Amino acid sequence: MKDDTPQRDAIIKVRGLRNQFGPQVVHDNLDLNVWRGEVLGIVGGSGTGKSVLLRTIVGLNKPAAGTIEVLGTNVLTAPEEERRKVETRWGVAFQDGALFSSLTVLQNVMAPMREHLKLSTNLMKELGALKISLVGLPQLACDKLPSELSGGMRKRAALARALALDPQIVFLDEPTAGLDPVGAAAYDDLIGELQRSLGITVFMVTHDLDSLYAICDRIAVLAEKRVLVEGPIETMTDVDHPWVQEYFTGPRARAAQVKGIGGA
Ligand SMILES: Nc1ncnc2c1ncn2[C@@H]1O[C@H](COP(=O)(O)OP(=O)(O)OP(=O)(O)O)[C@@H](O)[C@H]1O
Repeated sequence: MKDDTPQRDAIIKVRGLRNQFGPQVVHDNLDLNVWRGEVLGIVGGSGTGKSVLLRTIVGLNKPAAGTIEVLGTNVLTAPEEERRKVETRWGVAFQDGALFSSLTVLQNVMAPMREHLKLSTNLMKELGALKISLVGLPQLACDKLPSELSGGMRKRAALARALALDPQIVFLDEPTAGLDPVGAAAYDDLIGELQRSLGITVFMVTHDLDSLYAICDRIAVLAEKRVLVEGPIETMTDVDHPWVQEYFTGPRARAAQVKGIGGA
């Protein structure tokens, strides 16, 4: 892929990525740029490898080929210490929250701090409580176990944990899946607000057209084992590809567009 906007700072650069599980090739020669400070929405049909892409960038899946640079570090070849350092500069919130079930919300948020920072427990508690209020959870949520929270609260708790180390990049896998429309819109507002106030870059896998219209600066479409196209959402209707056409010009897209314009 040609970088047609070289003046922008790519906080994540993926080149020639190949992911394969046995005979199944999921990604082949996939390229992607994520610009610093943007909210990038990753979309594509079911099974096109959106989650695998996220998992590969954060090191949970080892690709068959390719390079991945995050904040200037080649995360696939960097020495352990350098890799760990760059890992502290991103946070991940998985679809189901993936919180430690036997730890309270506050303990969950403190877990990355315990692993990477040398701070007193009291300070970590204070910082943890701050992150918990930052994502709009009440302080009484601090002492609850994940099983004692609603689905929407669990997603916010997972986001608080993702923000634990003041990351520059947040990866979100299907953040609004399973939320009712009001909860999903509130979550979108929160992400937009955090992105604006903290200047973080957001890499978001989603099926949620409302989220795409409400908060994404750009969209990357996965199809045919690669990033078929990337660009602002308004440009998607011009893409001559059956899935992209159906997705971005269907009735749900039209409804989401109207809402997005109304909410902007
Ligand atoms: N660890 C694994 N072992 C084998 N196959 C895998 C593994 N992880 C993912 N796959 C396969 O890779 C393909 C892409 O999976 P992925 O979860 O990334 O899709 P997706 O685009 O996120 O789909 P959806 O929108 O349905 O969540 C699927 O066919 C899946 O079965």
